[in-house]
Amino acid sequence: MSFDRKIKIAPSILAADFANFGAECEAIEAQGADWVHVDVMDGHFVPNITFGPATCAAIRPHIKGVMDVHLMIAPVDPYIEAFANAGADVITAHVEAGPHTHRTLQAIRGAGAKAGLALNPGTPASEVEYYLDMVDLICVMTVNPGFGGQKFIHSQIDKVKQLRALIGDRPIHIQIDGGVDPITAPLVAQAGADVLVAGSAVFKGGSVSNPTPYGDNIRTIRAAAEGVWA
Ligand SMILES: O=C(CO)[C@H](O)[C@H](O)COP(=O)(O)O
Repeated sequence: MSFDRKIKIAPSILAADFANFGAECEAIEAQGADWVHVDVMDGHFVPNITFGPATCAAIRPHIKGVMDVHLMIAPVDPYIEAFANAGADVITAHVEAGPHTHRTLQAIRGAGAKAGLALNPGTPASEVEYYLDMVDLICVMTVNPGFGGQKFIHSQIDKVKQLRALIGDRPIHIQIDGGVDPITAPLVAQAGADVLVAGSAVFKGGSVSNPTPYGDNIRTIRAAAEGVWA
């Protein structure tokens, strides 16, 4: 997985048909998704439960590109190896998930995955300062984690700008997660984000038997984000 700062659209399968994950992953990649974003929730760190490493391993053969696994779980360290073995290319843990973030990031890279660090909306950008040499991606939650389809929290745009300044020239992606659509995508791209997670806005109107809307939605979000760089 090489580093570049081009806009990447990462559909969240939280908005996909849960009975059909393999076909959904194939459909979104065929329709232009850059990464596939996989939301793991434990009913403890966040008030919702999705799935675990067995599901990630089952969908891995259906993803040609990057499998981007977002762990909304606490504790996180005991499960890192299982998600790496399931084929995750990127594993993102929350800075709020436990007291030993440094150890968590070491464990993720040690397991052979790229290391991501997610920040809840109430967590300041400065939290990442001492981890900048240990992360490949910083995920800015633009909703409170746990559910898709929530409203984008505009105060997070300033956090993205602060992170972009902190990161400087380091090869670290800034990912946005929550409420990304053609209206909010240019705001975060302008602020310095390059990986846009979108669930509802990608999957709306489509299905595995009618995947064209997925492609239309991805193209619309990408064009809106890239437009601010034109
Ligand atoms: O992590 C998440 C929620 O915790 C989801 O990835 C995120 O909310 C994306 O869904 P939507 O685009 O529908 O907001």
